Parts: sequence; C-alpha cells; structure tokens
Amino acid sequence: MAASQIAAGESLVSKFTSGNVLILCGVIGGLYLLDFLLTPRLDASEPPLLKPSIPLIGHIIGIIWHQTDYHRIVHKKHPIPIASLQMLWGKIYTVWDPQLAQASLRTRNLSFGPFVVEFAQKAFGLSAETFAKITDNKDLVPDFTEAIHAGMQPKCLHAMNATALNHISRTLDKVSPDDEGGVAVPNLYLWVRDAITFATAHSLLGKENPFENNPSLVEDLWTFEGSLPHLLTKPFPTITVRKGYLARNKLQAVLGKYYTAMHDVNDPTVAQLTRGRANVLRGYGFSGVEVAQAEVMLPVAATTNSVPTMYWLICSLFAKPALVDRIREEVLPLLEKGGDSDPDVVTINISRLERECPLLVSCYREIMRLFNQNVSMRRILADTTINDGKGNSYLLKKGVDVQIASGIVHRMQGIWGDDVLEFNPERFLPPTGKSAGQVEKEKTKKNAYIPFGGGQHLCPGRNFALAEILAISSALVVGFDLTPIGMDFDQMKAQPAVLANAVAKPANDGEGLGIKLRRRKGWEAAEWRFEG
Ligand code: HEM
Repeated sequence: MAASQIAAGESLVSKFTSGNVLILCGVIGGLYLLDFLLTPRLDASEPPLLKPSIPLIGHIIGIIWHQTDYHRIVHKKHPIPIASLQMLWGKIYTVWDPQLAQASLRTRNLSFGPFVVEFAQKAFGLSAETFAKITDNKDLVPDFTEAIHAGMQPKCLHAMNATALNHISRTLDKVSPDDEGGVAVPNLYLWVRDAITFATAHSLLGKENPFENNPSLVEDLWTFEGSLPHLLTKPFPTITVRKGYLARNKLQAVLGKYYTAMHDVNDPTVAQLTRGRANVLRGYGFSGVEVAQAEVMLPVAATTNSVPTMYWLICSLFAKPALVDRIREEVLPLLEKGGDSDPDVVTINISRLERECPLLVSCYREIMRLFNQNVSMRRILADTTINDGKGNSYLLKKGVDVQIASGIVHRMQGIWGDDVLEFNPERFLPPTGKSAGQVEKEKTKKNAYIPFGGGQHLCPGRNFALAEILAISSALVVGFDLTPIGMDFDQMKAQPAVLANAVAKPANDGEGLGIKLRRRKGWEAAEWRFEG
C-alpha cells in the first residue's frame, strides 16, 4: 500500500473517530441536560431519590440486565430502608426495610391488579378482543382472585395434594427393588422438574389432562416459562422469542381443546382451583379457546417455584448425611405400614409432617429464605403513608409502582446473624426461650420472611407447595439413598432469579449433577402413598 494511501486512511479514521467522539459527547451532554430538566421533584416525605449512574436510563438498564439481583446491587451501595429510583422522568419506589415491606404488602391501596392485566396481554398473546374482555370488566380481576382463594380452601387443597402426591408415588415406585446398583438419573433437576410437573398438571386438570398422553408438553411448559421475561419485554416476539412463542402456542392449542370440551366443568377429578378460575372467565364471555389462552399460566404458576425449591432442598439435605439421619428419625414414627391391606404400602400423613417434623420444616423454610428472591410488584392506587414502627414514615404517591424485594430482607445480616449466607438447618426450629428480647427477635425475623409475598395477593399455593415438598422429601429420606453423580450436592450454583420467578433455578438447568437412586435396606418393596 502506498504511503499516501495509508496517510489518507489514517486521516479518515481520525476524522471518523473524532466525529464519533463529538457525537458521543453530544449524547452524554444531552442526557445530563435532560436529566437536570427531567429529574422528578419529590415531596419531602417521599422516599429519598437515588439517581442512576447513567442519567435517566441507568436503573432501567440495571433492572433489565440484573433482574431481581439489581436490588441487591443498589441496596449494597445505598443501605437505606426505602428509596425512589429515577426511571426516565418518572420513578418507582423500592422497599428494603422488613417493617415497611410488610406495611406495603398489607395495605389495599397498593395493588397487584394492574400488573395482572398488563402481564396478560403480552405473556399470553391475547387478541385485542379478548384483552378488551379483561379491561372492560373491572370486576374480572377481583372475581378471579376470589376464585383462586376459594379453590385453595383446606378441603380443595387436600384433594389437590393427595392427587399430586399419589401421582408422584408412581415415580418412586418405579425404582426397582431388584436394582441393587440403583437407578441412574442423569440430571437431578430435570428429574424433579418432570415428576412435579406431571403430578401437578394431573392434580389441576384431572384425568383428562393433556399432559398425561403427551409428555413433550412438559418441555413446552418449561420453554414457555423460561421465555416469559422475554415475551414481556422484547419487540416482535414471533421472531425474537421464537421458541417460547411456539411452545406457548402449542400449550394453548391443546388446552383450547381441553376447555372447549368442558372437561373443567364435567370431570369431577378436576381441582376446584381450575374449575373456579375458568368459571369466572367464562362468566365474562371467554370461549374455551380464550380460557386456555389465559389459563396456560396456571400450571406454570403451580410449578415454577415449587420445582427449584424441591431441588435445593434435596441438594441441601443429602449434602449432609448426619442431617438426613436426624430427619429420618423425625419422620419414621409417622409412617404407617400395611395400608390398602397390602403389607408393602407405606402411608405418609401430610398434615402430621408439618406438625411433627420441626427439623424438616425448618430446612424447608431455610431453603426458601436462601433461594427465594421474589420481587412483589404493586401500583399505588391512592396517596398512602407507611411507617416502619420506629417513628419514620414515608409518603407513597398515587400512580407510582413499588417493588418489594425479598432477596434483600432474607439476607440482612443484622436480622439473621453472621451465617446469613449459609444453610443453617436449625434456623427455623421453634424458639425455646420466651424472654422479651427473644420474642422481639422472632418478630423481626417473621417480618423479614416474605417468600410468598403478602396481603391480598399472598401466594394461595403456599400450603400446596409445603405439603408437596415435605411429602416428597420425607419419602426420599426414609426410603432411598441418593448418591451424587458428576458433582457433589453442595457444588451446584444457582443462577440469579429473573423477575418472573421467585425462586432461583440451578445454573444450566442443573446440568452436571445427576444421582444414583437406590432403595434403602428394609424399604426395598415399599409402595409410597400419601394422605391428607
Ligand atoms: C415454593 C413454591 C411457591 C412460591 C415460592 C410462590 C411464590 C409466590 C409469590 C411470591 C407470589 C406473589 C405474591 C405477591 O406478590 O404478594 C405468588 C403468587 C401466586 N402463586 Fe405462588 N408460589 C409457590 C407455589 C405456588 C403453587 C404451588 C401455586 C398453585 C397451585 C401457586 C399459585 C400462585 C398464584 C395463583 C398466585 C397469584 C395470586 C394472586 O394474584 O392473587 N403458587 N406465589
């Protein structure tokens, strides 16, 4: 290349570069000017404003990028009880103090309803006509919420639990007593995921449930679940979220046939939760196909958090053989052998597990504390003042959104102690002392424990999840030896939870950790059954 050509090229590059630098400076300068002009003016009693490091858009980028973990990042930098985060020229409030979190969750002036509506259109791809049935009928969301609560009354809940768990017992019964070497499960997470998803779909949708004869739907369900954050945020989802979009379509199509055939109405094995929700939608003019479009979310809501919780509990228990021994001791007296006049049938009473196995329950709650990073969203319907019980109050203004992050309060060292980041199986054992100091400490912990949200939208499935997880883990602890394959039980890393889930999943869908599942001596022929 001639020297003149090189010189011409260099000058072009330097012109181009200096041009770019000028544009960049202009953009940054413009952003700062806009930021100065557009910074929201706050009332003195509103939560303090935290401006983003990139003017106007820094917090938005942070939340999209880091999802639920963004709260930890900001709170670490600004360890204050509550804040206003600037988002463009508006703001959201974010609550980090346990008492303020409880106050925000409890007041009816802060509502989840508007998010349900906004979420529905994008997540389910509803037509304008179907969406209008939701927005034109102001009572639809409250009626739907009421149907959820009615469907989770103790009698309905017991029926759901019994169906789900007896379905799971089929998975356990499949482990052959003759197979002394044990059954190799290549991926523990996928094994737990599939067993719980099938069982839950069966208990929700009854014997006609489409998953029964079409196991590939489980994969579709989790593909759809994993793509929810993208369906909500990305433009042109038919192209940009192709796999999730197709999986959702497939699920909606099979469920469309299910609801059009009115199985939810006519099959007595369908859960009241499913029937009640569909009944509300039909009452507002939804066709079977439209019910299916919205109700594609039900099996997702019922599994998305239970599955990883079950997984982390198994990993944390079986990483500590001495702990497994102690829990075994706790569970053994509750088992009844010889049900159904069959000496091999072993029955576990689920309600007794909760009452009589404090260590197992403590482990479950500890897993929930450690792996739950739920962010509850609320919109403020009227100006509201909340206080922290220590003399500080904050004004929350109508129309602003609030985020309440459990991942922060669950990991506050001042509340949980120096081992806050470790799995302490005994942390939630019933307190032994009753001194004023201990009572106060327990109260603080109770306020700082919000894995299921709270108030009107407190998770209605929490008792279903508790029963399901305690029952499966007790059968595993008593009847089986689990030996890790690949890595050890305590080596699996969690990926940060995305905003659509409360509980963190294992990295790479748990790849790298399998198990050898073997029946324990003395329990070779056991057939596991569960009752309410
Ligand atoms: C370990 C398991 C579970 C966890 C950690 C969990 C967590 C949550 C959380 C944090 C919320 C939002 C609460 C709020 O914003 O205040 C929620 C809502 C909900 N959950 Fe769960 N959940 C679990 C299991 C289940 C199960 C098994 C079901 C169904 C059988 C279920 C059904 C629902 C429904 C329908 C809602 C929406 C309630 C409403 O809008 O009023 N969840 N869950």
